[in-house]
Amino acid sequence: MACYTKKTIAFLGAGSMAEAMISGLVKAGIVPANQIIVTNRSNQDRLNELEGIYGIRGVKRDDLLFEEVDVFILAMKPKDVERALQSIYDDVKPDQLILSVLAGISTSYMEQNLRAGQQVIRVMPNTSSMIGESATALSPGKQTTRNNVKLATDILRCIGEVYLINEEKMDIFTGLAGSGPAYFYYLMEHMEKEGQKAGLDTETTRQIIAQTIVGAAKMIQEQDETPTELRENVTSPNGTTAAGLDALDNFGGGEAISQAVKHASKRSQEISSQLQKTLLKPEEKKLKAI
Ligand SMILES: NC(=O)C1=CN([C@@H]2O[C@H](COP(=O)(O)OP(=O)(O)OC[C@H]3O[C@@H](n4cnc5c(N)ncnc54)[C@H](O)[C@@H]3O)[C@@H](O)[C@H]2O)C=CC1
Ligand SMILES: O=C(O)[C@@H]1CCC=N1
Repeated sequence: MACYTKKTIAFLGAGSMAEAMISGLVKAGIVPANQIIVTNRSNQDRLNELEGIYGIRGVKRDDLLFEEVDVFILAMKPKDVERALQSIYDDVKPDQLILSVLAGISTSYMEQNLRAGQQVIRVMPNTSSMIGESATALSPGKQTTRNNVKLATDILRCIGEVYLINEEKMDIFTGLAGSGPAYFYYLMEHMEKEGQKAGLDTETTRQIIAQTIVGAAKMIQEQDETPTELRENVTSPNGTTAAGLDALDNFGGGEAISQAVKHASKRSQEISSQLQKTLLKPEEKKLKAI
């Protein structure tokens, strides 16, 4: 797929997720780099750093020209979203598309905090966006046109695979894929320690483990077998793998993995419900404004 758009994209938030997406988009050559803008609350050094690495435009919040932007990508922490939405309320037009990558922030929360008719899409990427290998979910808001869903899909395809899902599945997607890379890094940290203890040097151990994970992932993508079948193919009776898997079972490895996904997903739900509680009703908003 050709990775190209004429649109101007502005990131509000300049942290690790924004950087991962910027890196992936720039590498894919989606737009001339100067059509990617990034802004944050106040850290000019960070904007300069991103400008230096990716050739994009780091712009102070007050200097952001809203009218030149086609697609905004919200990339602040969920706790900062209310203030962020307040700060763009007057400047953003309902037909300008807003993507949010924030965990737990629903499209209805964004719609209720922005002008009537605002086009919003909730997105859950992961940090493998950095190299164009994200698994990214997308759920459009009520007012969002098909054209804008297509636009968002086209942009997000430049940083990996895209899945259009019902918003009610966003929490589990977050537990699996948004947080997922961290589980594999955690696994790698533990495997790496054992390699080192046995006398392998760190770099070699790291590459061995990475290649093992890449190979296993590609087997799933390129062969028809299920994870269970593939696992069984590795496991000789009374062999080394059986010994390893027994230890995983005895130490609660399978259950620990299930719980990690469940807890991450539950946390995404909690963030949603906590914020929904603080949402002011329209009449309360008016009173606050007076
Ligand atoms: N890090 C990850 O792997 C993933 C993160 N996300 C979501 O991405 C969001 C950002 O996460 P990180 O990049 O890890 O956080 P971070 O803490 O590294 O970056 C947050 C950025 O937002 C900026 N910011 C805060 N308030 C702002 C405002 N009102 N206007 C403009 N910028 C503002 C901060 O200055 C900072 O640059 C979170 O909501 C998270 O749920 C989603 C998927 C994966
Ligand atoms: O830890 C978090 O809350 C974010 C969302 C998904 C991955 N990182």
